[in-house]
Amino acid sequence: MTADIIDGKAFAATVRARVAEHVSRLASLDITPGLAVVLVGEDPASQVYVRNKGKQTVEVGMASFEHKLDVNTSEADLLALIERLNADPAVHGILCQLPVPDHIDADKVLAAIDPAKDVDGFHISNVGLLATGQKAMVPCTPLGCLMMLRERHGSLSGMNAVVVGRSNIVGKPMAQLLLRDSATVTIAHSRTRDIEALCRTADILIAAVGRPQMITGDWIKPGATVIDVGINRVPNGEKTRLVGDVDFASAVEVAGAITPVPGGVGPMTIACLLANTVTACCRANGLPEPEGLTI
Ligand SMILES: Nc1nc(=O)c2c([nH]1)NC[C@@H]1CN(c3ccc(C(=O)N[C@@H](CCC(=O)O)C(=O)O)cc3)C=[N+]21
Repeated sequence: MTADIIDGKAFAATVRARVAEHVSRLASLDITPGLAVVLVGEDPASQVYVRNKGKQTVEVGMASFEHKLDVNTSEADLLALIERLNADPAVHGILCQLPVPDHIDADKVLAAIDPAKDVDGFHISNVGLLATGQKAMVPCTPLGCLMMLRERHGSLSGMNAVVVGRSNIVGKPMAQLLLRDSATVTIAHSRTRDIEALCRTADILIAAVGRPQMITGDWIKPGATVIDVGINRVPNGEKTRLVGDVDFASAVEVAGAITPVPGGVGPMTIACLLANTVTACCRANGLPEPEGLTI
């Protein structure tokens, strides 16, 4: 039996439709949610992301402010821009694309963003709020993954979840969200012993390591739900193609459900960024939490 394919692209479209409804409701109050994206230099993954995001921000009726800075921009100039965006009442969400060039301290940049406008959920205030179960801005990729898991399973209570990858942007916040939904959570990484056997215990397997096609079908428990966060561009003849951290061809024969790459987690990440911007805008204006966009 082959796995159900979880259509992240279609799910993302329904999330964006919900976002658009909230945006038009806000318009009747003369409020337009605004998202500022800052890109320093020319990281290829970030460029893909910015291209898709800019288009979708405008499509749902929000204001998009793009700041593309030269790769040699100083840390001080970047921090000054963030201060201006923090103070700008038209900007409800601020995202600084990662990675930033080596001469800039990413932690300093993330700390400079007003936590209320931190739609990436990377500021330590939001990290701490999430970890202690309080109202936070939740990182977009884990939020999108959680939405897909809840849609498939309803409750995640008591399920074994293995998160492969311990990054601050995906692995750790993903584990927090799964724990909050009462899953039994293990974080695996490059030093984990017998990682294959551990993965085979997972009812929910999250692949977020950034290694193309590392996780093969024999790592997967039959019937498990596999969420592939990897977005890796690999050579394909003369051109390139996108592959995940999961070897899709072998995994699809074993899993119960699996997200494809492209068309899985990626589109949900962008939809959740738009959702977080509406959430930040509602909170800034003292309005109730937007239904269906927060967790
Ligand atoms: N502060 C920050 N936050 C981020 O969330 C962030 C970042 N920096 N830096 C770069 C990475 C990369 N990233 C992607 C999101 C969606 C797609 C996406 O929509 N991918 C499509 C395919 C796009 C294509 O066809 O090339 C898909 O998977 O279907 C890709 C890449 C977010 N990132």
